[in-house]
Amino acid sequence: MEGESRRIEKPERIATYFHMEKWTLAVITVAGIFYNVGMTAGPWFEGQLAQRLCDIILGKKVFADMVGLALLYVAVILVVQTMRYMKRLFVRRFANHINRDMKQVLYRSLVHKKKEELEKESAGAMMTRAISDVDVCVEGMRKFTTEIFDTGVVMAAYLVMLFIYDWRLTLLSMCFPPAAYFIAEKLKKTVSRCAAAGKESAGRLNEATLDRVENALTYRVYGQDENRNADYEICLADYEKKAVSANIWENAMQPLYQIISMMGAVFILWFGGKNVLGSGWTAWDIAAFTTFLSCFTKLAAKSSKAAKLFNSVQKAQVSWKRIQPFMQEEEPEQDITAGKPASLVVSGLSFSYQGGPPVFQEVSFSAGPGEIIGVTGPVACGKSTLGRVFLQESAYQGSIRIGGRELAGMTQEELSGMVGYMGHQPELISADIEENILLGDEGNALKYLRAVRMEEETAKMPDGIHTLVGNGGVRLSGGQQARIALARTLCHRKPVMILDDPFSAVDTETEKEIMKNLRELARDSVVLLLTHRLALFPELNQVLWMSDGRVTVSCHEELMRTNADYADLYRMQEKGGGHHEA
Ligand SMILES: Nc1ncnc2c1ncn2[C@@H]1O[C@H](COP(=O)(O)OP(=O)(O)OP(=O)(O)O)[C@@H](O)[C@H]1O
Repeated sequence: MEGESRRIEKPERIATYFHMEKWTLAVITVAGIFYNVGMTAGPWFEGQLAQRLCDIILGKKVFADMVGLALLYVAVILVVQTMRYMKRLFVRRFANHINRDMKQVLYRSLVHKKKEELEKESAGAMMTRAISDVDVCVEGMRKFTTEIFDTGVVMAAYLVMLFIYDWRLTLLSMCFPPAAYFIAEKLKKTVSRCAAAGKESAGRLNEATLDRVENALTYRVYGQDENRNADYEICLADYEKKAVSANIWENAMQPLYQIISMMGAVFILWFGGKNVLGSGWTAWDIAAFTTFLSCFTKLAAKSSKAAKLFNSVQKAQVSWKRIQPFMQEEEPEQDITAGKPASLVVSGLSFSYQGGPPVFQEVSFSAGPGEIIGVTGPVACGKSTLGRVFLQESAYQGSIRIGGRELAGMTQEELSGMVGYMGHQPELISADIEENILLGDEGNALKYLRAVRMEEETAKMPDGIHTLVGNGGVRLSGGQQARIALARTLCHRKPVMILDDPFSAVDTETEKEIMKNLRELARDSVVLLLTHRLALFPELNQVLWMSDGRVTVSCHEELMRTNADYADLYRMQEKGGGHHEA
């Protein structure tokens, strides 16, 4: 089915893609052979028409004979061109399917890469390169498939015809196209080197453009505009130079190959003329001469195309080599909708970043579905780290069990069915509000917008829920972005939900209302609320106070009595009516 995502066995082999399109290739083969063998009809008819014209001038034939022949010529050409249309249609279809399949494999492989890996390899440049590499690679495959027939089969047919007319003259005149091949072959390395350099430079320019757009405000505020512009100009100049050079090598050589290939025509005029005059190797009439010359020019033109084909196949190989490491199918994602409500048991949990001191040690607590646990403490006490431990980005010591199963033993798919996460960054996708909430699932996005108190604001937007948020949510305020991210987390509920500072950009009143809705929507989940804002802590089931690597597990009332830092912080916020950090 068009647009359907299919899993591919051995996606790292180019032959796989040809094999998957075998039926399309079968149609291309039949249409290609008919079309290209049929192409020899052109020169033959041209020769016959020239001969007939001669005969009419000499009075041997009448005009009606010419009309009959011309009509037959038109009919044959019509059939041949229909075959051509069929072949082109199916070649395009073949290329579209492969392009879609390759990009899907690439996408599936890249989304499974760890965030740090993508950052290390510079995600922007890598994605740009990989996607344009797929395009180049498929274009090479398309040209290869087309030219096998349009060049290979047709050249063989023309060659057979030339040999039938005069094999000696054929050998003589056909010395030149191989010379064109030879030159093209010699230049292959230069063409691919320039193409690779052009692509690398395009990647760098893309990265610089992205950086310029994303950090424009920072550069302006810190007076770095001039510096950045100068750096950008360097990237631009480099790209211009390399793109021009890649283009010249790729396109400017074509006429040269053509001239070299055509040089055999001089021999045909001389020795072919002798054949017509009766003093050559074979006896020819006007029709034979015209057919031979026409066949030769077509063959020479085709052979220079074959030289170009080498270049595009070469370019495709360079691109394929680059994307091949990414062409791996990940294990199919199981359809894990939110797991069943489950209890959370954390015991003796400790964590330290590589080579660093422990961020927290020996944390133990447990909670059942419907419980909301507040996690707070002084600045940089490790709240976000505790939340991210649930994403298993790095190994932890101790135990985290959800529904009796240890988190560390879960596959990535099982983990995403068990833990929902809303981080500091809203990470909105470049789509509309509804898509950002549903992420391709069915559902009523409005319900969640209402839950995060954004329904009215959305209704006032130009396209309502279908308003595009722009790349990374740039068309929305920070608070709106955060609430959409929260709506998305609530829409995709999981047995354990980690919410890192979800109310940072809303006022206390709105916070209260969202909290009420959160309680209702997440009644089957254990929610970890990581925040500096303590206004709602009295109504939470438990509170974790993190300070200096130690974690106190308690509740609001108890902490108010026993922990002076917590009590001071809470009272200060209560007095201020807002939030103050410790
Ligand atoms: N990727 C990392 N690698 C090494 N150390 C890190 C990393 N991320 C955070 N830290 C350190 O871990 C400690 C806890 O940071 P974390 O962000 O978890 O605190 P937080 O309480 O969420 O901060 P905030 O008060 O700003 O919300 C800090 O000392 C921080 O420097």
